[in-house]
Amino acid sequence: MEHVPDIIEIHGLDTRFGRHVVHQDLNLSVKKGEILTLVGGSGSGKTTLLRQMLGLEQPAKGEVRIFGRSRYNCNFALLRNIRNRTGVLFQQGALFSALTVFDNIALPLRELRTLNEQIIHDLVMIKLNMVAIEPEHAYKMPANLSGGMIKRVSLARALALDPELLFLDEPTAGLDPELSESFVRLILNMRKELDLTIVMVTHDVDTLVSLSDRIAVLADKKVIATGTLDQVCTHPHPFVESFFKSIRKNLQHTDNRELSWKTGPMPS
Ligand SMILES: Nc1ncnc2c1ncn2[C@@H]1O[C@H](COP(=O)(O)OP(=O)(O)OP(=O)(O)O)[C@@H](O)[C@H]1O
Repeated sequence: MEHVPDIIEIHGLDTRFGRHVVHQDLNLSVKKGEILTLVGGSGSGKTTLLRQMLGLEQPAKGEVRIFGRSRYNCNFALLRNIRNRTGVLFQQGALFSALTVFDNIALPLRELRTLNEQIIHDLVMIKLNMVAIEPEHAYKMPANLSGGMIKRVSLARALALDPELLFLDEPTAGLDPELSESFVRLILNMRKELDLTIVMVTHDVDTLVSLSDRIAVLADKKVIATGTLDQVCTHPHPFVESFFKSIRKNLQHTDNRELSWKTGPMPS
């Protein structure tokens, strides 16, 4: 079987805020090319873990490795390299309200200080096209965009540097079911086109089911289960039982139907 490398490796991670212990001896790995979804109750430390993977927060103890490099023990050039290979879609989009759509997407490109304005213009337009935003919206301010458009523009900005690794924090939060579905389709297309590895946090079961290759469940300060939806949703833990309630019910129905078919009289 082909060996798929880990893009992210987390070992023995502890996180504390004062006396409040959020993570204790947490371990997790993310494989190249997969979509891994983090789920957990409110306050279980999903966003904090995401921020630690991004290098925005440092754990009290433990190792976070990205692209084979220690996240907290590398020089400036390596940090910049990791940052340029990583994109983030924050929960509320987090566009700069004083910048146009164009300038928001151009920002990470300009920060490289290696591209001229013509190239930046072309790259921004390509990204807008990728997320199905018409060029006429490029010079609008974020305040004049709909919720669905803000998500798309934020995704375009997250993809500006053609990252290999993308973090999605509640990508479909605040979208109605139709917009949410179309945003999920867009993420799946991007993943295929750009060969992305994705780490996502979501409370939305539909988004989780549509996107996840693997799921990691955070509870009791650690990752208590990882695996495919089928493997994880039957894990015996109160959080898993309540979060995956609807899916477990459906599975039970299917099992019962299969069972009655198997044990019942054969159709003549
Ligand atoms: N900077 C901070 N200072 C103090 N406590 C913090 C800080 N950041 C997070 N916490 C605490 O750490 C815990 C985990 O927070 P985090 O936001 O990571 O949880 P979460 O699983 O993402 O929750 P939710 O699903 O509600 O967004 C919470 O109890 C939170 O109050």
